[in-house]
Amino acid sequence: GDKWTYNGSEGEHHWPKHFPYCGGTFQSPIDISSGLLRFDPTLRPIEVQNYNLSPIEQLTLGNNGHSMQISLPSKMFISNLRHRYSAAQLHFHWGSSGQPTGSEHTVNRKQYAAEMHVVHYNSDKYPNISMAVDKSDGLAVLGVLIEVGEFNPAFEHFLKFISGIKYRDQKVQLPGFNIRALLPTRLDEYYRYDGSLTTPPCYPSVLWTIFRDHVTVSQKQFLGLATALYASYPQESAHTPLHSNFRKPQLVDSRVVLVSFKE
Ligand SMILES: NS(=O)(=O)c1c(F)c(F)c(S(=O)(=O)CCO)c(N[C@H]2CCc3ccccc32)c1F
Ligand SMILES: [Zn+2]
Repeated sequence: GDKWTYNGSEGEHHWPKHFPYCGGTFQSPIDISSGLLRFDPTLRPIEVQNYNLSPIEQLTLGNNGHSMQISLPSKMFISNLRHRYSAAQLHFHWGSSGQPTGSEHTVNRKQYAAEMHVVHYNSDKYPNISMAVDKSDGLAVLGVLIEVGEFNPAFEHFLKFISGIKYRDQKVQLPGFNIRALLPTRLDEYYRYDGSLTTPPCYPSVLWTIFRDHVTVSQKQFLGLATALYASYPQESAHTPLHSNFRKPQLVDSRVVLVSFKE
């Protein structure tokens, strides 16, 4: 079932009871610490294709009770990994109005205000993400760290619709826009490791790419993200605010974190 939360009696320490992989190995997120990093000269700049969507294209912005997500057309893909990874959706993890610390991955223990994940599946081998999600070579997720700072015009393409998805399972349509504009300028500098979904069922099926450069949103934009949504259904009397939807860093064990840059 979908009965899991980020705190309380169904919080992350309880996930393994219903979702055994959550208590397993190769879990995400992790703290990306300098001591673990190994430069890998074979790591090429990430190449994304068809990310510049026309406004005629309609996307679905939704509140699934755990995050805010945007559905993405499978014509968008990453072209220079071992297999073609086609886009499925993007979503966010964030802190709360008083706490601009809601990223899942941390860098030398620094937690950023929020984090965006662009989820892709191996479309060479699997027909859709549901068939790929539990396979070891199934998913590739691009992670973007988000700090509070300069206003980010690209985020307005969906933040201006956020009032339409206040409650769980609400969805609105939004015009396509250039998803590339949500990524940092440099796609050649990133961290790379093998990990998992950061939510139940926590399948160890994700090739993680976390860009070194962060993007910024304004304080007002961050508050919009952190305060607009509820995890509860509209008819429920107890309105449960949706915030601080991040899993804590997991054990790295014997994993190596590769980096595409030297210093
Ligand atoms: N941080 S993360 O990238 O590991 C990650 C999430 F954090 C997250 F919340 C979701 S979800 O679908 O919004 C809700 C729970 O699956 C997904 N959804 C993925 C995983 C399963 C699935 C199936 C169909 C479409 C999207 C997804 C996810 F991959
Ligand atoms: Zn995520």
